[in-house]
Amino acid sequence: MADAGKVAVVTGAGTGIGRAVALTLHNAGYRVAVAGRRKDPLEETLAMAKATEDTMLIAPTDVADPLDVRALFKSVNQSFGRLDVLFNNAGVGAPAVPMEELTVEQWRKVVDINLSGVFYCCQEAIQLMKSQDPKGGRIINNGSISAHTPRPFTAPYTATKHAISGLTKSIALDGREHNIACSQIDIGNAATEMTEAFAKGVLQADGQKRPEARMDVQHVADAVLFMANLPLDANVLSMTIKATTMPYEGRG
Ligand SMILES: NC(=O)c1ccc[n+]([C@@H]2O[C@H](COP(=O)([O-])OP(=O)(O)OC[C@H]3O[C@@H](n4cnc5c(N)ncnc54)[C@H](O)[C@@H]3O)[C@@H](O)[C@H]2O)c1
Repeated sequence: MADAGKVAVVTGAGTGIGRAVALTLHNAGYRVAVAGRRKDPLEETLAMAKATEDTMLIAPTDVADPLDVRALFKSVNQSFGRLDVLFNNAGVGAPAVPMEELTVEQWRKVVDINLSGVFYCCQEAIQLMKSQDPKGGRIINNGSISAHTPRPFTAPYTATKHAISGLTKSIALDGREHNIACSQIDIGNAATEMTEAFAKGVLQADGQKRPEARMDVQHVADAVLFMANLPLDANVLSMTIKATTMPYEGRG
């Protein structure tokens, strides 16, 4: 087992922002557990990082399953012996349909992954951070610009991202006495599979093509690294990073 380097868990680390953050943290010297539903993309992340099992742990995990999440943090503790940073990133977009047409299953899927999944990961991380020596750590939740400006056809997505703001504030408050910091990053339009699928869905739903301004995921990853490296007593609750022109500003 490697002895050096802070330890981070990144969920949804097989694609998009999660992968970029996992690679960036690893490159900065973190030992990183990459969690996500599918093993193959996680193995690709490990290969891209040129990591070994001493510095990167592949952890297939469904964040919507509390038992899976418990197993994830147990194996992080077994492999790396502590946890310094949790980046709660795994998430899904909403189906691009008017909310009155959403099925209960569609609603529940978004809530189970985007909100309950974050809750399960935070619970396990907090227990580990409270019990380790030295105690404490930082949780960074991936919110969204949707928590500030709603998008068309995103009711469940926007609802979960708003809820994450409340969860973040509660953990930040309750965590203080345990040296646990919690903050949120709200991202607007980075180029990933999720935004491609969303743009296609909205186009199909209302026929309107909107101008898109996209950020490189690396800029998001650099912002997350900055937050991860903040001292635990830094009183930073949230950061917003978005492209210079957002397609939906002024609509909501
Ligand atoms: N791309 C953007 O512009 C943007 C903007 C705001 C917020 N976000 C947030 O960033 C996060 C990452 O999204 P992305 O844009 O990189 O898209 P993405 O689709 O590439 O990444 C989402 C990842 O989460 C994983 N995932 C989904 N369900 C899961 C589950 N049940 N358990 C474990 N992993 C699961 C997926 O496999 C995927 O790897 C999401 O939370 C999203 O809401 C993205």
